Amino acid sequence: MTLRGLYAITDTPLLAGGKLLPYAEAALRGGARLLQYRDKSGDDARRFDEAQALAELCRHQDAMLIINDDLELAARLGVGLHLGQGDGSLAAARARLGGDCVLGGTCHAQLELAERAVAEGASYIAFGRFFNSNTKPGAPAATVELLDQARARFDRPIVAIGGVSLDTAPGLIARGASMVAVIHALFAADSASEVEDRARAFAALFD
Ligand SMILES: Cc1ncc(COP(=O)(O)OP(=O)(O)O)c(N)n1
Ligand SMILES: Cc1ncsc1CCOP(=O)(O)O
Ligand SMILES: [Mg+2]
Repeated sequence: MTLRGLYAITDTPLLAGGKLLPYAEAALRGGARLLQYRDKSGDDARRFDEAQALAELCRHQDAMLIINDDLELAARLGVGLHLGQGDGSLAAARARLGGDCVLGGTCHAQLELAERAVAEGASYIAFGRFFNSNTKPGAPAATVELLDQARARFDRPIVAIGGVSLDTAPGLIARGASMVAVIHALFAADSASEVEDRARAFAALFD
């Protein structure tokens, strides 16, 4: 699968009250290519059920589900995985999940972290936050100049995350982001149809 386009990331508090599946489905209908299940609760049974339902949605829309933080859950479902610094070894995850699965790594604003992620088998490298983030305001800040450097140095797809909106995404794409990862500007919406419209607008930025 080509790793380019909108990368939608779920947020459990934001999608509480029965919004997770309809809003995720709307994002996929609008054109999200990757969908990350990001749930920080320790409720393993609910997490499995929700991730399984999201995997099914992704299959129908020819998109890819990525699990955040949790190698075991990704392995159980046979889907992709995103790991941050402190979430475990990318090399171990690659060995466990096999060569075909999509594996992503957080590199904050450091090319050295990307160097290591690539060496350990990451399918994509993620930088950010690039702008003020509603979801993770304390994440380390990155500058757009970093994208120029990353693009020159790595042949892996680059994900830009953090405060990405329809206003800020074009600049990131112009500087070399292959994907934009979005939570708030996609899912903080009043209806599923609004999410679909926003996803379609993000996806169109890659045409
Ligand atoms: C695509 C993508 N990029 C970065 C992150 C952040 O991962 P991490 O630093 O581990 O922080 P949490 O998301 O786990 O809070 C991500 N999830 N996805
Ligand atoms: C998980 C994460 N890592 C860096 S910023 C961020 C949150 C992105 O969410 P938003 O799109 O709402 O800024
Ligand atoms: Mg993490």
